[in-house]
Amino acid sequence: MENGAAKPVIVAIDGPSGTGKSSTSKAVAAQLGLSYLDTGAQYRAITWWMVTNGIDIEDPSAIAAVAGKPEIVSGTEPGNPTITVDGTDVAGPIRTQEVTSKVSAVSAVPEVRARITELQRSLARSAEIGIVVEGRDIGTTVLPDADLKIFLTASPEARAARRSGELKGADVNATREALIKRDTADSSRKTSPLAKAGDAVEVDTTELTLPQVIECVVTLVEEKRAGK
Ligand SMILES: Nc1ncnc2c1ncn2[C@@H]1O[C@H](COP(=O)(O)OP(=O)(O)O)[C@@H](O)[C@H]1O
Ligand SMILES: Nc1ccn([C@@H]2O[C@H](COP(=O)(O)OP(=O)(O)O)[C@@H](O)[C@H]2O)c(=O)n1
Repeated sequence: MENGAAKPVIVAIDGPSGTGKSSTSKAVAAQLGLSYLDTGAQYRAITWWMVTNGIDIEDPSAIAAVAGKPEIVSGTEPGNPTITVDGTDVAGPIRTQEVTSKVSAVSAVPEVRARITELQRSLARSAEIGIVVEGRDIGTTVLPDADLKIFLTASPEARAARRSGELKGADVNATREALIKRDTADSSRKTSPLAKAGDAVEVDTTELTLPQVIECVVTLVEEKRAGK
């Protein structure tokens, strides 16, 4: 880099649902002045568009045929991450039970992944100071040259308890089953499954508080930046 400007730092955070990826990534990015990208929100947004437009979710070729149609735009400010589809704010609608139950099928379609991966790489390239990108395949496929890769894990019980707490009184057992079903689908798909990159640092968050996880990741990023 010219004029002594630091090279942008790219951080990839992957892991199953409820391990703390979004909360940790947002806080780390805010603390270090980096951009933030929630790639799950992008897959949810394209799923919302498919559902809204009556595309048969059971038919991968129908999904593939229209994968290039919706224009998905992500705002990467950690204090205010936004997501629009064809100019419509979909931050609320992408979190419904219907979208959550269909997103794994849509995101398994290679044409969908190719489209969204391209968007993700372009956003990462344009981050001036750096970016924290969270998802399932960031360290393995989207940004294999990331400066730091973290893989968050937690027991299914801890993850279900966290998620059902968010869903205001949702049954913990039903939430646990739904999480396991989605993780199994995400881990077993052919194209770019949920997986830990060989060079990722694994952090088990089961017994850690959120501030402890944030501190751990901030320290790892700072060590990387210091060239340790
Ligand atoms: N270490 C932790 N301990 C307790 N609760 C946590 C922890 N990490 C995250 N949470 C809570 O669990 C829920 C899911 O976290 P989130 O960051 O959305 O996970 P993910 O993005 O991996 O699905 C949120 O309500 C969050 O506040
Ligand atoms: N990089 C990514 C991120 C999400 N996804 C898909 O998008 C879904 C929703 O991701 P999310 O991060 O919003 O899920 P939560 O764990 O926050 O519920 C996942 O279950 C995957 O099917 C993916 O395939 N690849």
